[in-house]
Parts: sequence; structure tokens; C-alpha cells
Amino acid sequence: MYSVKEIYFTLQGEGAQTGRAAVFLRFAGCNLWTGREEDRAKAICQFCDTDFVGTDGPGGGKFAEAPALAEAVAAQWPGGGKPLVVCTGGEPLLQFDSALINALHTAGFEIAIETNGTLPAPPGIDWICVSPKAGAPLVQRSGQELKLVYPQTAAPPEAFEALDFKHFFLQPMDGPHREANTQAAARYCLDHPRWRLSLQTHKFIGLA
Ligand SMILES: C[S@@+](CC[C@H](N)C(=O)[O-])C[C@H]1O[C@@H](n2cnc3c(N)ncnc32)[C@H](O)[C@@H]1O
Ligand SMILES: Nc1nc2[nH]cc(C(=O)O)c2c(=O)[nH]1
Ligand code: SF4
Ligand SMILES: [Mg+2]
Repeated sequence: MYSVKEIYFTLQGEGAQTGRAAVFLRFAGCNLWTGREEDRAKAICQFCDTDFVGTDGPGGGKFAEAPALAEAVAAQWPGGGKPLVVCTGGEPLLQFDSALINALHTAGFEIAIETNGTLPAPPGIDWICVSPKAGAPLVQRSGQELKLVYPQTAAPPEAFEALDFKHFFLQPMDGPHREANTQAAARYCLDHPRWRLSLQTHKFIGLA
């Protein structure tokens, strides 16, 4: 059984695949926050910008089997190009499994995942984006991109730059200090050129 908050078609707004059309498959639930505002201050991850509670979003629901979920994802793809699904959440690795990887590949999709890295990714995922969180164990230490929300005092970029990733991104923390965080992230990338700046471009243009 998969609990899905929402399924929708948009452009990947972040990281190395920015601008690419993708179906977003957002799983419900996370291991670093309940998703309830009253719990935010005591959560391990306190800056989350996402509603991942419940299965009530567009295209959301409970899916008993992987093929049914893959079919719901495929129904959102308009045709043409290389179909891409971005599996996110919440924390997708709480629910993601080899049955779903097989079903999405069978449906013709390239599979990307956005994860906090606290759980190991099963084999077969085409694009792994890990976004480490201060105070949480980092288990998934390899992939295509590491996208660190910046700044996190207890998770400085230097702690991650030796890991096995192709791309290293800093993404300014959204919230009340977004502008200052963006300046600080840009400054860090200027001073440390192996890091690149990832802006959440979908937010500029009103995409979800
Ligand atoms: C909502 S999370 C879901 C996937 C997974 N739980 C994770 O944290 O990577 C998707 C992406 O948004 C980032 N993110 C969450 N809140 C943010 C914020 N306030 N500002 C910038 N990026 C944020 C996360 O770090 C992650 O890269
Ligand atoms: N357009 C768009 N791109 C994204 N890339 C990662 C996102 C996420 O929430 O995981 C996200 C998102 O929520 N929207
Ligand atoms: S780990 Fe990801 S989904 Fe969970 S609270 Fe943090 S940013 Fe949100
Ligand atoms: Mg998002």
C-alpha cells in the first residue's frame, strides 16, 4: 500500500534538472517531521516548505499495488520526450520499493528521487538527489546530486563535499530570511566553485 499526497505535472524547479518537465509523485509522511505546524519547533527538520500530510491532494490517494500507482503517474504525462517522474514527499524512501521501480520503468519512466538521505535507496533509481538535514543521520551517501539547504549551522557544506555525488548544490532556505540566505549561498558558491547555486525556480513563476 502506497500513501500518496498528490500527483501532478510540472517543471522540475531545482537542481541540475531544472526546467525539465516531470510528473511529481509526492508521498505522504516523513520521518523528520510530523507535518503538523504545532510539532515544527520540536522536529528534527524545522524548515520544510511542503504539505505532505494525508492523501487529499490532486491525484492523491492510497494505492494498493505498484502498477496502479505507475498507471496514475503515466496518466499525467502529455506524450513526447523522455517521461520523467520525480518521487518526493515527505520522505519517499519510507515507501519506495523495487516493485514501484519496476512498474515505473515498465511504464517508460526515468525515475528521479528527492530524499533526505536517512534511508538507503533501493537499486535501480536513475537520479538520486540527497538533501542532508542537520541532526539526522546521513545513510545514502552517493548519487547524482547533493542539494544542501543553506544555511544549516550544524550541516556545513564542507561536511559533504567529499561524498560520491556528481553535482553539489546549495539551495537557499526559504522562509523569513530567504533573501539573506540567497545572498549567503551565492557568496559561498563564489568562494567555493565546486558548489553551484540552486534556486527554487518554480516559486518565481507560480508553478507548484
Ligand atoms: C520537501 S523535500 C521532500 C524530499 C525529502 N524529504 C528531502 O527533504 O529531500 C524536497 C526538497 O525541498 C527542500 N526544501 C524543503 N524545505 C525547504 C526550504 N524551506 N527552503 C529550501 N528548500 C527546501 C528539501 O531540502 C528537498 O531538497
Ligand atoms: N516544481 C517543483 N520542483 C521541485 N523539485 C523538488 C521539489 C520537491 O518538493 O521535492 C519540487 C517542487 O515541489 N516543485
Ligand atoms: S525531510 Fe524533507 S519532507 Fe521531511 S520535513 Fe524535511 S524537507 Fe520536509
Ligand atoms: Mg517542493
